[in-house]
Amino acid sequence: MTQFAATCPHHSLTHNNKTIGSMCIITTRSFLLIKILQSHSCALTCFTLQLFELESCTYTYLLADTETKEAVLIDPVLETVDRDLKLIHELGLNLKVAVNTHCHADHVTGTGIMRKKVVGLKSAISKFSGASADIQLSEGDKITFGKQYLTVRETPGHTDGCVTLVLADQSMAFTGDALLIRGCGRTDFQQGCAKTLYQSIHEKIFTLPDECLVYPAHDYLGRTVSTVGEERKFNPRLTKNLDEFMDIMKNLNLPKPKKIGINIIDNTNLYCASYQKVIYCFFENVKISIKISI
Ligand SMILES: N[C@@H](CCC(=O)N[C@@H](CSS)C(=O)NCC(=O)O)C(=O)O
Repeated sequence: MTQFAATCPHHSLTHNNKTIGSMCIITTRSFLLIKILQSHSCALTCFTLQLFELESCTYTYLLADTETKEAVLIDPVLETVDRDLKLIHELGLNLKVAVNTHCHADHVTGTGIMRKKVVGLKSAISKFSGASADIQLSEGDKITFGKQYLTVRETPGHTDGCVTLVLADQSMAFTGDALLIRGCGRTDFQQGCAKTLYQSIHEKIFTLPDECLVYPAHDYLGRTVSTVGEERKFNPRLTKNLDEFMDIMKNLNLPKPKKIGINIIDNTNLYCASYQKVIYCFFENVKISIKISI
């Protein structure tokens, strides 16, 4: 356990000098996770794993209650369903809910196929998404796994059905495509509305504690996590007033979301995605960036 605690950067989350959670992101090997789950001396009540999908640069999050082993998966992607289910099996978890923060063009959700493969698994999405699921989510709903839960905050603007999922103790927020690290979801197609997005982020995300960790659905530059405080201070779009924000969003001129050109997967367990001239590698969940010429 000492070894684990030493590798866990968010083990003691405090807010106003009070410990606000025993959650942490584990950036270590899964055999260690299995050991943790099997250990009764483990002080953690819950853990979160951040998983990456190469082509669409999508993050999937696995959250589990260490005591009951009930788990929730956020934003599973079609291409990585088998990877995710294998991990869940290895960790001995009981996957209760697969939840989508939104439904959009860039990646295909894996929840439909997962429901067919996992007995009792329920899919969930906002009732404003236009998509069907076992659970239609609205503001304030709770997604429970063991003794833990996520609360739904509706954060439309990128799409009508975008939600942010906030852990019970407000130590983590899974912001989907509403708030990205130093950015935000584009608003130029599929129900996008810059004004709505601006209000959503300011009213529903920036009102969380500064220390609250921000975990987005995508990142294209290898960044993995931010905080509400950081984004409030440094987000180049959201620190502007509404008019300036709307102007920025109108002039983003982003290319259509594209799949990444080169994927490298070799037999040393390197999971790599290339973007422009930098390759971001995840070796057993440790992120490495390598500059390349292509
Ligand atoms: N820079 C990316 C752009 C991909 C993209 O459009 N991503 C979406 C989320 S998936 S629809 C988005 O909202 N991006 C906002 C942004 O500021 O990037 C690429 O070229 O692949």
